[in-house]
Amino acid sequence: MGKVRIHEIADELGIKSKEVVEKARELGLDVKTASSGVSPEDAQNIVNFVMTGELPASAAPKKSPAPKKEERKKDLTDKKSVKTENINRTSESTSKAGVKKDNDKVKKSKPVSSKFDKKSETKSVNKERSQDSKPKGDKKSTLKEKSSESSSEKSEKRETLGQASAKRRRGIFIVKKKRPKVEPITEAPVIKKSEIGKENRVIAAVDETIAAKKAKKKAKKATPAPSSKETGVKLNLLEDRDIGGVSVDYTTEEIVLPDFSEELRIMEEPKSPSTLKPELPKQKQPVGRRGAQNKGKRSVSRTVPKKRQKKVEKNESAPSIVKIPEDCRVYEFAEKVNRTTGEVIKILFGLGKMVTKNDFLEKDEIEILADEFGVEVETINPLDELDYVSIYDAVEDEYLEERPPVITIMGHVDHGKTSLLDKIRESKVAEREAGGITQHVGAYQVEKDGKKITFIDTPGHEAFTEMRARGAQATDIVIIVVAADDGVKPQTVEALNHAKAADVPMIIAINKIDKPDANPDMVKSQLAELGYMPVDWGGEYEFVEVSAKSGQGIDDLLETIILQAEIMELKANPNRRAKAIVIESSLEKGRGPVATVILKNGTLRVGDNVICGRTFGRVRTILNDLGKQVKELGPSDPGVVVGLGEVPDAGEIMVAMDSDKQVRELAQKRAEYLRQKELSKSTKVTLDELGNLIAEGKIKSLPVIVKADVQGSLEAIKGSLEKLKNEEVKINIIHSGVGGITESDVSLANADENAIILGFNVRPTASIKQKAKQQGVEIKTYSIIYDLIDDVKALLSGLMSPVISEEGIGQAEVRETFTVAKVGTIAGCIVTDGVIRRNAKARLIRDGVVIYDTKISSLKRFKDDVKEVGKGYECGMMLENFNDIKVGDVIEAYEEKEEKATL
Ligand SMILES: Nc1nc2c(ncn2[C@@H]2O[C@H](COP(=O)(O)OP(=O)(O)OP(=O)(O)O)[C@@H](O)[C@H]2O)c(=O)[nH]1
Repeated sequence: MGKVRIHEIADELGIKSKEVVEKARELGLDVKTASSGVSPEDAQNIVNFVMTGELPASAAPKKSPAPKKEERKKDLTDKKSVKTENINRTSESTSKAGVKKDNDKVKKSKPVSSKFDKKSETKSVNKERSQDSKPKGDKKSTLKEKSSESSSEKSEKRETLGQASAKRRRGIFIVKKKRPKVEPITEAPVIKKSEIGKENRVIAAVDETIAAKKAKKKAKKATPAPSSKETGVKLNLLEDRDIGGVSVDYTTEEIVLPDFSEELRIMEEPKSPSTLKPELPKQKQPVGRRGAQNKGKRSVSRTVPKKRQKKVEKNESAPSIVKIPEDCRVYEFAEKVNRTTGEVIKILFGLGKMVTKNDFLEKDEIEILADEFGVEVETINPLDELDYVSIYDAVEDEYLEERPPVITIMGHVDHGKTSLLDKIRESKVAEREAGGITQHVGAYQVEKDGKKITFIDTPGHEAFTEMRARGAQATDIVIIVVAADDGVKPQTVEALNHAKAADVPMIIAINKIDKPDANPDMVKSQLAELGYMPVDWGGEYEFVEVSAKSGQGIDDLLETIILQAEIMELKANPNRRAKAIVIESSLEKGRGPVATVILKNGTLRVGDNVICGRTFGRVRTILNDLGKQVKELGPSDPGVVVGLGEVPDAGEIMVAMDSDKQVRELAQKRAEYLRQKELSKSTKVTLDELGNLIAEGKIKSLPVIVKADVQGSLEAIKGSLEKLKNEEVKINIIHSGVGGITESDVSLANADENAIILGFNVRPTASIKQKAKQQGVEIKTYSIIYDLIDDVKALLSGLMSPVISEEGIGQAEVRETFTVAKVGTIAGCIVTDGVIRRNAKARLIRDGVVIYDTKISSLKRFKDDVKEVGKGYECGMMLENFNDIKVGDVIEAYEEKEEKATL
């Protein structure tokens, strides 16, 4: 029996391949991508699982029995309500969009994946260990209980997903488009990770792919014979299953909506699956792979409109299964499916996507297009082939040794993070900081009882949220610092949330206990209220009382860290090439790009060839945390690496490889790929967005260029700026980078009207200042993040539409009315308050209710036209387009004022 591919199952189920991959993994199947194959039995199990949420082991029969008649009826009655809603949808694109939206909804409501569950289970083991480090006997049973609990939770979640999936499939009768009969073409060989195994094969893989691409281009016109493997088995996984009225007909162009009354009749006279199945008229062929099995009988339907027939003929040579990179460009897609770029763009336009031929397509778009063109598409991630981290991770470590824990200190501003770390390593970092705030992530190592501990000092200001999140990622244990005299603050909660989200064990350090007003119990109770119960109160969190000033409790804290680390059994293999995480990077005078890293595995040596994201280099110098040159770094060691070609992004993984050629080629390919992708994204505008812009009259955004001294600050500023927006105005970061303000930055700003340059801890040189002045480009520099953000806020406020406020200027009471033929009603009034002005806006109020909103068209004193009449005077008034004025009405005059809006 042949294998069934994941994307084929996804196709049958009408969900995304990714979801099927997830489900398959939950079932314990070894599938990696949409192209992975499973046995037909497993395929059936996956379908059952997705549809019903039932695990195959318990649901031993391979085909789940059809639901009982009554159940079906009930289902259908429920569905009827959905029908009314759906019935209005007539256009194909609308229906598609609808289906897509539904997909999104299901995606959103999807329960946490089992992978995550597993992760949290394992982590909970660690936590569990840390909590009751005393009664070890109970641990196992508690864990068992926990895992059984979570597995029952999981099955509940699965059910929900199953139901959701089933629901989504119900209620819509889809009649897909007629597909042209198409021939498959030779596929580009895909490099499987398992085949590669070692990092030194990466380049080979990349080269092969490129060679294959070229070969494919050549082969394209030749249209080679179809491969029997691909045209093989048709999936009939759903043929005997009630999917609530979803029936697929590939022969016509319409989308028909559900007719449940018809369905009910069918239910009353149950048919065997085989009699239900031939809803596809015999003469009409399903397309692509579906059609391939009935190749001999192929014919074009006569009912297909003429225009369509032409299209079918035209696409005789279209491939049936096309392997397409996840981020394929419009023209590349068109080439691959033998269409013109115009056709592709037209379809996307119809879906509300404005793209150019060079734009990359999203995975969803590829799926929709494939559907439209009647081709089976398998998306592959080109970065998989360039993913040096996965290739590194694929090699199993055999000789693992204990490694030091990596600790991140988090907490509210001024609660003493830097002082604490300082005390621990007996240096004075805090004194060197601008504005008293820690702005860079540093990493240091200390030794306690012969055991090393690595610390990452993550700053506490709100603007560093991103950096902190990253810190947590590189971290084994988080220390949350809370000042005993200040208690829990917003950033304490944020820090707790970050640590929790990263599933990292936490230790709470109650700092400043030397202070007279220190109240550790207050901190404990505040945290207990938030769900972080101290161990000595019967909870699971270690609280240690410390003073960064006197040093009290520091030993306790270090011991607690070491204990926690021991429980976690942190291990690494020092006998292989290095893998490290970049926690900070910058451009230094005389040194070039430098990266502060923490080794995750292996040993990094001077002379190693390393790749790091899109940059690479040969390690020229390694400095340890004390700034001393060292020859190598081992697992969990922090250090500064000099020798990279460019400043890497913080959070990027650095991996050492065998040769300079390897890292160079790989990095260049990655850089080119990512650059193209970025370029493409910046040009993408959806029709919706365009509509909004048109409605507003003009595009309102503040273009900025951000330059900062280090990557961490840059990320923090970018993060904060992106948050500064409302419906009207937004920040458009047209360029950002680490390093000084350059001439090209000024030119770039000059090219864009209103663009400004924001510099953080960087200053322009005199010549650049002059150039900026000549071109009218504003450069603003800062050394405190708050100031930068505040200034930008003010700028944005100036750009926003003014707020229109109303100000009443006067009121008059109607005492008499005169109706003049061909003129209208004149109101004889007395001004009771303020003034009444001619042409002022006015509303007529009767019994306290606004009857009409208009303006004063005529204002007279006796027979003369006047501009305004003051309080206590009589006047004659006419209202524009309103004559139904009655004695006793009140006319209120007002003015509208424009005010600058603020964020
Ligand atoms: N009395 C007393 N003062 C402390 C203690 N720890 C820190 N401080 C003081 O609290 C202030 C803030 O300390 P920092 O270490 O800069 O705090 P931080 O949390 O690193 O602050 P940011 O870097 O701004 O986020 C400094 O004036 C310290 O001297 C302590 O244990 N006792």
